[in-house]
Amino acid sequence: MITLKEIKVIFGKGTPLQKQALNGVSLTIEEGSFVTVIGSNGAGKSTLLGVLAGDVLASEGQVLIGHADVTRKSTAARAGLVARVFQDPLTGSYGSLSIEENLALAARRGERRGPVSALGPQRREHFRDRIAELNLGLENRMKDRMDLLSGGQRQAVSLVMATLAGSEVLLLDEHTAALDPGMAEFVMGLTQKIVSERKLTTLMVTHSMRQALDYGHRTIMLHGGEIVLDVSGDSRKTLQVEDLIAMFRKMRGQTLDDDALLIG
Ligand SMILES: Nc1ncnc2c1ncn2[C@@H]1O[C@H](COP(=O)(O)OP(=O)(O)OP(=O)(O)O)[C@@H](O)[C@H]1O
Repeated sequence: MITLKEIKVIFGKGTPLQKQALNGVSLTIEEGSFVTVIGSNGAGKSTLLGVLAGDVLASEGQVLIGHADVTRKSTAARAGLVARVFQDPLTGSYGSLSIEENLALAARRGERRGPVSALGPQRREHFRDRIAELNLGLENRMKDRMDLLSGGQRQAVSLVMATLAGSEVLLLDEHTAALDPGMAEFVMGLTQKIVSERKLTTLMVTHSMRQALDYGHRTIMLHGGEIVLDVSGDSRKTLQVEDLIAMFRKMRGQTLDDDALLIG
């Protein structure tokens, strides 16, 4: 379970560039729940994920993961609890290392750094089996460098990497935005499978209203650093993409010129 209590984040405090990115966000997310997060540019979505991952420390408020108060804990100290997949397929894995080496590093997330144990046949086979489940044929390319993979293949491997250390929380930061529609759909299907099989508590930021409604159990909309919509259950089932777009319009007080992007 994730609990955010009255989270405020102020960047550049006391400077002319001071910006309040989150303005008293309170949120409880049940264990195993999959929440989609939408909001216009600058609404605070990435900051919210940052507060959970630890790369943004809250100026005020409290962050709990399970029963652990992680409010002041660094990203490294939370690494065993929280896994993250980024929009850019090049972020989050090492291009110059092989698929296998990347998986070995991901499996050690959250452990105290010590001597790296050799990749024995058993671990190799375990990693190979996990990659074979993707059905992309990558199990025959375990020694290929990550930077030889396509963006979609790399995001698929990143999702497997995110599950190897047994983290309870998965943060997806527009992880399909840079992919072509076919690959985006594939990666979303994979996301759904991994999240439900492993019962991960998941937050997915997306600019696609379609994705926001089609996946997960609950949708929240941020605007100006505040939660302005929080829907789940039957009221979410009846919600249409057009309804969300109308809410965006209302929030922004202007006509959207990128409806196609939002619907996609
Ligand atoms: N490190 C930072 N220093 C200063 N201001 C920041 C920093 N990070 C974010 N901001 C500001 O905080 C606000 C919220 O940013 P955030 O990246 O969380 O928005 P977002 O909803 O993820 O937007 P987008 O959809 O454009 O990615 C924005 O005004 C942004 O410019």
